[in-house]
Amino acid sequence: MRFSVDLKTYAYPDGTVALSDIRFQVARGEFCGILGSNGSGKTTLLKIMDGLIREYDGSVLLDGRDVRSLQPKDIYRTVGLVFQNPDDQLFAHTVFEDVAFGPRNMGFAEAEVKARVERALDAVDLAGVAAKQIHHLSYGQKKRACIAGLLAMGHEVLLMDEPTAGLDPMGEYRMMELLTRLNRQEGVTIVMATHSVDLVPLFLHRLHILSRGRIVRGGPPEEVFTAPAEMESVKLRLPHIAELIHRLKHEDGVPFRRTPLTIGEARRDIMELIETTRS
Ligand SMILES: Nc1ncnc2c1ncn2[C@@H]1O[C@H](COP(=O)(O)OP(=O)(O)OP(=O)(O)O)[C@@H](O)[C@H]1O
Repeated sequence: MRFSVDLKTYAYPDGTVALSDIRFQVARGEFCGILGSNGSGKTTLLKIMDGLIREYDGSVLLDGRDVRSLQPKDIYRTVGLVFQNPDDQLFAHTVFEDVAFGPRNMGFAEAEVKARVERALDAVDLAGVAAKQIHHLSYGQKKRACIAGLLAMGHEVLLMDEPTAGLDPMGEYRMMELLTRLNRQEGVTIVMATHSVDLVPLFLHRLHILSRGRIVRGGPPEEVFTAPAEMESVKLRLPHIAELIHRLKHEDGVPFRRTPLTIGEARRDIMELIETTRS
């Protein structure tokens, strides 16, 4: 599976130009992020990649085939979009029924449906709540139930719209760990829209920064997170720990060799500096 996005422009029917000059690729097995502030175009881009929006200038290829030439059912066998708000996605009475909907629709026998639902609920740590009513789930559980619904269909690619939005700090971390597990162990390719600058350097291989509908930078986190002023110009910021080290380096003259992006990296660099000062 490979996505090649080469989008010249997309405007909503009311004339709002949401995206322009977007070019990037997603290879099989990647876990990449579309990082952008509110209104930068993340949701629109994911909807285009999922074939929900089709009237644009340019092309989005899935394994070399234009997604607009594919039947929705062919796209949805490979690619699943997880909406930002789980209430836009979940619709059945119980968790089991909701997760079973996709595989049933794909024509699997009931025993296979049951096995798929159990595997998917297990993968998202919801095995104990299969019989529960959807509206009794917590927000975080609803988000995981949405992912289970797509896993049960066997998607190779998950497009995730703000998967950590609305979760508490531990919930955010657990969600990122879940996605990392799906990516590493199940081989699911993940494209995630987010503005969680503190989380992404810990988990993502590659980022594309989206600003006012354009991709302005792309690459591994250490290349994409640049100086604070550049991040502010795209209405984002450096991770807090990077901001601290950047200020110590540039405003207080502490000789850090680089700007670490995570607490683990910062800790190593601080210890290295202490050792150098001692010797
Ligand atoms: N149905 C619509 N009709 C007209 N304009 C729209 C529509 N949906 C989104 N837009 C506009 O398109 C632009 C991009 O919106 P989009 O929802 O893709 O951004 P986003 O990065 O996902 O934002 P957020 O982080 O707030 O969810 C915004 O200017 C928005 O107002």
